[in-house]
Amino acid sequence: MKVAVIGAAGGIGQPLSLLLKLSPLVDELTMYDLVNTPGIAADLNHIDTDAKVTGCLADEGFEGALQNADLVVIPAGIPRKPGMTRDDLFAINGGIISNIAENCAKSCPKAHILVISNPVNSTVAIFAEVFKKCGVYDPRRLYGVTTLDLVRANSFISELSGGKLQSKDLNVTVIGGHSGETIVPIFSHNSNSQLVSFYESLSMEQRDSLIHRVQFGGDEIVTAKKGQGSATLSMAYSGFRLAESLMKAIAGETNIIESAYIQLDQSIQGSTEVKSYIASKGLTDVEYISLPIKLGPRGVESIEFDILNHINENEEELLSTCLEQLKGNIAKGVDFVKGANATVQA
Ligand SMILES: NC(=O)C1=CN([C@@H]2O[C@H](COP(=O)(O)OP(=O)(O)OC[C@H]3O[C@@H](n4cnc5c(N)ncnc54)[C@H](O)[C@@H]3O)[C@@H](O)[C@H]2O)C=CC1
Ligand SMILES: O=C([O-])CC(=O)C(=O)O
Repeated sequence: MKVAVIGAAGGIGQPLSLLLKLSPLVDELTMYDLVNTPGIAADLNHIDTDAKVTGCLADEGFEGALQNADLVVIPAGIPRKPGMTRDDLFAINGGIISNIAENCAKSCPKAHILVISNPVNSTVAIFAEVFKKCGVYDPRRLYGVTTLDLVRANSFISELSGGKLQSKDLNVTVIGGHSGETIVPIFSHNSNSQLVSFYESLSMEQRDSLIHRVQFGGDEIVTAKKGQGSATLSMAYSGFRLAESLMKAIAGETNIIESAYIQLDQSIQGSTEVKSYIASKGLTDVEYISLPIKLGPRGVESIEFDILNHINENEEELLSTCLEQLKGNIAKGVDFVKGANATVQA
């Protein structure tokens, strides 16, 4: 298994690369960035695990980093500062993602691509559009990483319960997108009945504040870091969680369910049902959404959409707001590439 991390010298890239170096599932790890990767790779290679780490710099080109990669994880780009929204990162990170996508299309068109760079609601659409132009797009292998939202939901409800609910027993479903009101945690339905009873025991104010904390958890970190970036360690943990599950699925392990922001393409089982649900809310053109997905050797096998049949009235309202916003975020990503025909070589 060869994994390439693009943006590997950054706040997320370094701890994510450390976790990948520790994984017995990884044979080869390439770290690509504009700066510093040879030194960081040399450092990681002193760890006595078998993955071989290589550091690549931008002036050498992408080819060595990307060729034969099975997985490409992308935390390249700028993070937020206090007062910024994720969408404020669009112009800079959109260009970075589009360039990385062009290079992936040339060097590793069959790799599974995990996009971390914000705004995820739009950068995934940008990546997909570039791949479509290059004629190499397979929606089953493109994932926007939204795992941090459910990791936060688990942590925050555990904290609120005073430890009565232990994080290790929790797997809250979070659907929608990855910014503010597009993040929709579903606490009212879960296989863990203790979690649901605890949630039901909360007052309306407590429920609203818990949901708000999950939706705006990223801001907590941006504020706490006082201009020095956004979540990095919790993100590296979350990105590794999705990457590890995917590597297990590629290796043939079955029944692996994670959540990710994916395209509702007909090649993915369950897409039609989700589209019908969205249409029933009077919306069209919401082509991407984060939902629980079943992973297999070829990537996304099916969408576990049953959760949509169990959400309560309040969650339905939150989801309607989310879908309205997602529609705009997606269109912005698609337009970014469609308006830049000349720069993308098929
Ligand atoms: N999906 C999610 O849940 C989350 C996403 N993020 C996003 O991840 C991104 C990275 O965040 P951090 O690691 O904290 O930022 P950072 O600034 O610490 O690291 C970014 C790295 O990307 C590199 N880079 C910039 N342009 C590049 C290019 N064209 N090719 C290769 N590398 C390039 C930089 O040199 C830097 O090392 C941000 O956009 C941030 O908003 C952050 C947290 C959670
Ligand atoms: O808030 C940010 O900008 C980084 C991020 O996506 C998160 O922490 O969820």
